[in-house]
Amino acid sequence: MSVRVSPWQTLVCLLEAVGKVIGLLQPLYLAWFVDGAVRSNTPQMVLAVSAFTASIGLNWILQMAGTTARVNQMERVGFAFDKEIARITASIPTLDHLESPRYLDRLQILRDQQTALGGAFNMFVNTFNSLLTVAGTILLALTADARLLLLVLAGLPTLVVTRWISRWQAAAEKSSAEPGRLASHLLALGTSPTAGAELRVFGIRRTTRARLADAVTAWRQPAVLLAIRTNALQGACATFFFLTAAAVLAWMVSDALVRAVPVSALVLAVMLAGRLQNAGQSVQWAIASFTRIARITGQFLWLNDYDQQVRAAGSGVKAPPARFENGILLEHLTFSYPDADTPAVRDVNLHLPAGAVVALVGENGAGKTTLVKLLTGMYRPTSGQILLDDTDLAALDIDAWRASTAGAFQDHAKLELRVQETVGVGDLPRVHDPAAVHDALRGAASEDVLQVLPQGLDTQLGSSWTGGVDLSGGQWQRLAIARGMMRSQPLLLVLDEPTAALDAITEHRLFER
Ligand SMILES: Nc1ncnc2c1ncn2[C@@H]1O[C@H](COP(=O)(O)OP(=O)(O)OP(=O)(O)O)[C@@H](O)[C@H]1O
Repeated sequence: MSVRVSPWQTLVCLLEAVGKVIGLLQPLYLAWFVDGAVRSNTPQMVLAVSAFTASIGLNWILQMAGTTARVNQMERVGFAFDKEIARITASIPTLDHLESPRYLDRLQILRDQQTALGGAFNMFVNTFNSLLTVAGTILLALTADARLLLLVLAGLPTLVVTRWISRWQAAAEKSSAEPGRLASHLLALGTSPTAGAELRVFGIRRTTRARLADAVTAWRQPAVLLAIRTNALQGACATFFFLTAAAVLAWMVSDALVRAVPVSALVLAVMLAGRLQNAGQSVQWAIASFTRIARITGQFLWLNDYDQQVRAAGSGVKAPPARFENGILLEHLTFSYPDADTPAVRDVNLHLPAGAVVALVGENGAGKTTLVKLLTGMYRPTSGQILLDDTDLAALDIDAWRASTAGAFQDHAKLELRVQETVGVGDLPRVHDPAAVHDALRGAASEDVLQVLPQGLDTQLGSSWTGGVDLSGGQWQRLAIARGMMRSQPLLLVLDEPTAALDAITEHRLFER
């Protein structure tokens, strides 16, 4: 993704690694300097100081260029991933995934970690730099004094615990997902004016607040516990390393006192001991980063795969008929919601004749809305089929089929736009055509809604916007019905409880039309 976003910037990021390699040699220059001082070799001292100073300068320039490019790249890559996730989530052609807790939990994890995807390239460059530094430091240490190998070994427990920490991290992300969603839901509930009335009338504000607090605690607690356990373990590893380093250096100092080890080697060893500790932390950090990147990238790829699977499952390419000859036939149609024990629609056989108006009557929960969603391709049948004339709905290009349908839905959207657009989006090519919107309002027996709107079709809807007005539940529903009337000749027009919020006179007028 980084290369796709900006190949040049990606290349500049790698300059930092070159700077790291140059910086690696600094302890060596210092040891040369000390060696020159001990042997009163002025040219060697001057050369060592010059090399040291040049390496600091070069290292600084390369690191500055690399870091600046990396920070820019992090934002751009993060933004590219955000866009991609939004595109995939919004373009999955069916709706059933939005009702599956498993899907929603995974999406929550992805959202919680979304910024890390942008940082993935940053982590990758850091990891590369760290590993380079570690390899160089170990090489230098081994050539300086074999006893420094003990310090390398003392860093190994740090690597072992990193695997445990990564496993705990994955578990923490998983257990935070559902409480995280609950916290978002309760927060939205507590801050929406619609729910606000009920919270106040029923006196459940305090209870809701307490539940929100509980949900936030359950959401954040795994991360806090993880931080405590991680810090404790890392602290223990750092202490072990420190004690080993102290013992090795004491051993070398005692050798230096009897001149068994040159002072320059001791200086080099002291510097490398510090660097080895950083190296241990860097490797730990690199492993943790890689595991995290792999986990988050796995979630992203899962979302991508999910989208592909849904598309492949209903990847019909046929165009819908220009007009129906026979109509729509439901054959042994059964549908179960994700994770539901019993089907919402079971073995339905029904003929909807071409040109007919069919009213479906049934008690609450009978499956009417589910049937509407199946007919518009929002869900795919669990078994059975929907035949449009003789063509299975699954074989049709779903977008083309939806473009041939129209409807007003029971849970209609309150689109807070200008009235022209709120209704006009029912037929996108004519969204800015006032005559088409007036026709649709007439078809829905809803022209009189305009009379209460100060700027007619130009009125902004939604009281939370400057100059916006709010509507009654019935008025919102009438605009939703008008939206459903925008397409002049749909193959299928579904009206799901279109008059639920309408007064008796308006309901009568609508059915008359
Ligand atoms: N998202 C969902 N997840 C699981 N079950 C659902 C979901 N939506 C509806 N159901 C169940 O499916 C069944 C049919 O619901 P549906 O909304 O289709 O009924 P309906 O006939 O439209 O009811 P109503 O007249 O009350 O609007 C009900 O038992 C309901 O509990």
